[in-house]
Amino acid sequence: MLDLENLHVTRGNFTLQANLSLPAGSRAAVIGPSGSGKSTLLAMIAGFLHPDQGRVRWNGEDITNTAPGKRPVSVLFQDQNLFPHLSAAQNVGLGLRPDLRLNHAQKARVGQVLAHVGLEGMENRKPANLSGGQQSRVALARVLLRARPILLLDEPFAALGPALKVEMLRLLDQFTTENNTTVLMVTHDPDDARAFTPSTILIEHGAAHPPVPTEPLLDNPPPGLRAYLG
Ligand SMILES: Nc1ncnc2c1ncn2[C@@H]1O[C@H](COP(=O)(O)OP(=O)(O)OP(=O)(O)O)[C@@H](O)[C@H]1O
Repeated sequence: MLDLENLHVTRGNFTLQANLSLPAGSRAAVIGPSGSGKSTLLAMIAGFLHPDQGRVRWNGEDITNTAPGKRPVSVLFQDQNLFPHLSAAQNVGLGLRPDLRLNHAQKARVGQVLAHVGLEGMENRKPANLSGGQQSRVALARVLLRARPILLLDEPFAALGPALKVEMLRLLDQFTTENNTTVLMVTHDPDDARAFTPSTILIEHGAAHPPVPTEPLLDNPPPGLRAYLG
């Protein structure tokens, strides 16, 4: 269980509160208007932002003061965070060891996960020599390899075409089901939420609300969400 207990954070004159729980292995969309605090919520779970008050717990353990790299969390952002001077395999290998001193078995795992996302034979290419969609696959391969219990996705596929996005979501679905990964996915696309995340955390008016079933929420959205969804 991921518990956000009475979290409160301030950024300039913006404040966000969150008091909610997400069962281990479940998935939730994070939906709300631009500037409502979606990335802020993820940053508190990932440990990039420290709350002014409240606790973050994972399976009962208090991780509020745990450094980002030591949390049971991996994050996939839209901008992919690939290092331009490193090959696809090296960018993925960073998910295992930041110093890239991989042993034979770890190198084999990198090759396997790259093949899994359809990049066999492209291991030695640098990001500049990969298409946008292939770069997304490299970034996805890196978070898959880390295989942390919590996966935070901040509009990871917003820049992809529809077919590629469907393919990425399929890979994520398969992987997170196999690994019982707990997933929070920021999305602006109601169709993604309907397809991938049975529950949704709505963020508005400075609060992240407890997850509710996605379909009824989107079928009958409250006024603020209705305006936002258009
Ligand atoms: N470093 C910062 N310093 C001050 N205010 C910030 C900072 N980062 C974000 N904010 C403010 O915090 C609020 C929430 O930002 P956040 O990025 O979490 O929103 P969001 O819902 O992810 O938005 P979007 O959908 O546009 O990406 C915004 O009002 C933003 O201006």
